[in-house]
This record gives sequence, C-alpha cells and structure tokens, in this order.
Amino acid sequence: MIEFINVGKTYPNNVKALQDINLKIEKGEFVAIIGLSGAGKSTLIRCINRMHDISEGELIVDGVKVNALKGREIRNYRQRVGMIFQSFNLVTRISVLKNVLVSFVPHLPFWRKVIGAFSKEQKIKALTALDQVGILDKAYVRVDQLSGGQQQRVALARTLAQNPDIILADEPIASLDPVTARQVMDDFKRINRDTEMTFIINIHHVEMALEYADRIIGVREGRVVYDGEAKNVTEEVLDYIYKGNVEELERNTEERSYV
Ligand SMILES: Nc1ncnc2c1ncn2[C@@H]1O[C@H](COP(=O)(O)OP(=O)(O)OP(=O)(O)O)[C@@H](O)[C@H]1O
Repeated sequence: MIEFINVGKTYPNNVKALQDINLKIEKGEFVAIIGLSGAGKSTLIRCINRMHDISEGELIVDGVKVNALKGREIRNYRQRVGMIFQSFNLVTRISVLKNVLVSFVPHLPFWRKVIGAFSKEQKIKALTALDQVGILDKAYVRVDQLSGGQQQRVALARTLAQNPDIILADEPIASLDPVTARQVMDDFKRINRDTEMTFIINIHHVEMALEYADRIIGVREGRVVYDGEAKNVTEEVLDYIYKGNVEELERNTEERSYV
C-alpha cells in the first residue's frame, strides 16, 4: 500500500507543488491522476519513487518510510517501483532486447550495461516481458526502427522485467496517436489485471482516464480535490478539477464524495 500522510512538496524556488496530500492506494489498483498543467501531477508520482523528495509529511510504501531511505536502499526501492515516461527513455541505437536487459543493472554506467554479459535467466526474463507486451518478434531490432507505440511497449517491457510492485507512468500516451494510445492503455490494463501490479498514471486524456482507470485522483494547485471511482466522475466533477468552480462544489457537497 502507498500512503501519503499530510505530504507537502516545495521546490527550491519556493513553488509549493503539493500541499496536504492524504491518500491511500492499495496493491493492484489502477489509478489515473488528472488535472490542469502545473497542478502537481508529475510531482505527486515522482515523489513515490524518490525522484523528488517530499518536504513535509510522510510517504509510506508497504511499510517503508520512503524518505528515510538512503543510498543503496533507494536503488533497491526503485527496483520495486517502475517508471514509464512520455519520452520512453530508451537507448534508440541498441536492440529492443538490450534495452530491456539494462533494467537488471540500473546502477551500472551505460557503457558497462551495453557491453555487459547477461545470464540466460535474465535473457529469458527479458524475452518473457517482451512477449507480455506483444513485441517478442522485435527483440533483435534496433529501437530506432520501431514506431512510437512499439517503443512505449519496449519501455513497458523493460519495467515489467524488473518485476516491480508498482508502475508509475508519467504521461505515457501523450506523444502517441489515439489508436496507439489505446493499445498502450490496453496493455497497462491487461498487465494490471494479470499481475496485480499497482498502476498510477498521470494522464491528460480525460476520456482515456475515465475509461481505463478504476479510480480517479483530481489534483488542482497542488491539492487533491477529487478522489473517487472513475464511474462516478461527472461533468461537474471535471469542471471542479479543471476550472475550480467552487460554487458548484458547495451546491453539491452533500451528495458527492469530493475531498
Ligand atoms: N524541478 C522543479 N523546480 C521548480 N518548480 C517545479 C519543478 N518541477 C515542477 N515545478 C513546479 O511545480 C508545479 C507542479 O508541477 P508538475 O510538473 O508537478 O505539474 P503537472 O500537473 O505534472 O503539469 P504537466 O501536466 O504540465 O506536466 C508547477 O508550478 C511547476 O512549475
């Protein structure tokens, strides 16, 4: 379980990106984080894998106080929390398989990773992950010869090969066409169902978020302003998350589960 207790995050330039965040996300949930640009969505998910340090409160993942981790503990922790980016973060001039294999040795310098000898077991794990996302046939193809959707699948396979408990995805479909974006979301959903890995996706496409996620967390100006099931998200809720229509909220507070 991921637990935010009164979490705040202030950047060195004094921007308060997160304030009073209180959340519990259970194992196996499929959560979408939505909100305006600059609302704090990326900051929220990046605190979970310690890409950012929180400034206040407590962040606890499976009983571990994330901010108390140091050095090697952080590296070990990050192996359990996979991260997928809009830009895929792949090395395009090497093969798909090599890109997945490097997930086993994240702490080595890049040149060591590329020339590194990997065990048969590691290769099998990597090939299994490629099979899970339907691109096993591309294992020996250079990444720069793949489409954007296929590259996002390589990124997902690389994360899966780590066998993480949690997958964080920061705008994973932002640079994909609608058909490919849907295929990537289908992959996420299927893997979430099959493996019980927790998925937390920061996403601008509201319709996709509502269609695929079970739970929606709406963020506005660094605060969680909606937290509930995707099926309960109405136009008014979206209006509140995106436009801050306070009067609307006050009229509806009795019957709705706004935070
Ligand atoms: N490294 C940083 N240093 C200083 N301020 C930052 C940093 N990263 C983000 N911010 C600020 O923190 C706030 C939240 O940013 P964040 O990137 O989390 O928002 P977001 O909802 O993910 O936006 P987008 O959808 O545009 O990616 C913004 O005001 C942003 O300018």
